[in-house]
Amino acid sequence: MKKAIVQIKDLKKVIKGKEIIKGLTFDIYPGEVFGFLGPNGAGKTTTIRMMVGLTSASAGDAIIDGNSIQNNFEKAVSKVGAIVENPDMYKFLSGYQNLKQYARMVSATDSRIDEIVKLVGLENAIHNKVKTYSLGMRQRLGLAQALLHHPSVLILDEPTNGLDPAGIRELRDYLRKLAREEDIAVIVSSHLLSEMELMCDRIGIVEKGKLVKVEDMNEFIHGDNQETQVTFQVEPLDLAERHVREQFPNSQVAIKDNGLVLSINREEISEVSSFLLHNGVRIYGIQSKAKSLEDRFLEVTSQ
Ligand SMILES: Nc1ncnc2c1ncn2[C@@H]1O[C@H](COP(=O)(O)OP(=O)(O)OP(=O)(O)O)[C@@H](O)[C@H]1O
Repeated sequence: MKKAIVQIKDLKKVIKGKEIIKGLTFDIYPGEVFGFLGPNGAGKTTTIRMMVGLTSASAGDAIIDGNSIQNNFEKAVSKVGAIVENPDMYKFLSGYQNLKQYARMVSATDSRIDEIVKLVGLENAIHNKVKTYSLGMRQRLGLAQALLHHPSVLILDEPTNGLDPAGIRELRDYLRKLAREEDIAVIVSSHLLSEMELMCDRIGIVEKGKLVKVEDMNEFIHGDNQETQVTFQVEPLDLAERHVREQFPNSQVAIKDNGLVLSINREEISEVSSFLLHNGVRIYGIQSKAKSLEDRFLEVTSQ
């Protein structure tokens, strides 16, 4: 196992006497895309703002590449590249001129600019004015800016906001490539769970300032529990529902789009079917659907 590049240790934030972040502890590793999820108001933005130095931590610590944000703040934050609020760009300058300005502040060389421009795929447009860029291209220019100083950790708050499906897909591919090729830890927070499912290797779920889960994405969604959602198209529906609730009191049962929906194991599909047939219910169709990140997210948070 690689050594953690970010160690969050019992991190807390109190705002106006109220504890907003109630002691988070988790690690993030180089080369992974880590999704930070949670319902509205859970504390994602506040946690990210502490990690990038936009607000101070009330207690606990975040160790970034060996440096504590409490004791060695400047050094810790110098290892972070972030797009938290919309990055400011000069629209009447070219993408290259914008990067050049920023490179001066972080002492990045021209060859680093060229390297990053290539990495984010802006070679053909880099000398055009930013005002001619699409939102997706601006997002990539923001990424390039955040990467100029060789950060070990890249943090993006809601990076897919405002992008169309093609733009979202493109960004997803770049972030995965970055994690893989530059061995950067990429931390993203987003409300779009279907996107996060495709983008992230691991996730941390926060709710009311506390950590609910930190887990490998696949394990979180599929885990040991191989239950799937199975929809039975049956008649009569009310009779089927009554029988199933009595016979399988521990299973989740719902009626959706005129079908009987059960959360059961693969093996139980034939058991339920034969039970229904023996109780005078006719079956017209059976569909099973693997759980999604959204299904699991709603199960573990109290939404
Ligand atoms: N400056 C502040 N003063 C008072 N309360 C604040 C302040 N900043 C954040 N909060 C509160 O802290 C909680 C967490 O907010 P935060 O923005 O971190 O949540 P979030 O998970 O990012 O939510 P969202 O998904 O809606 O962006 C919320 O209840 C919010 O009202």
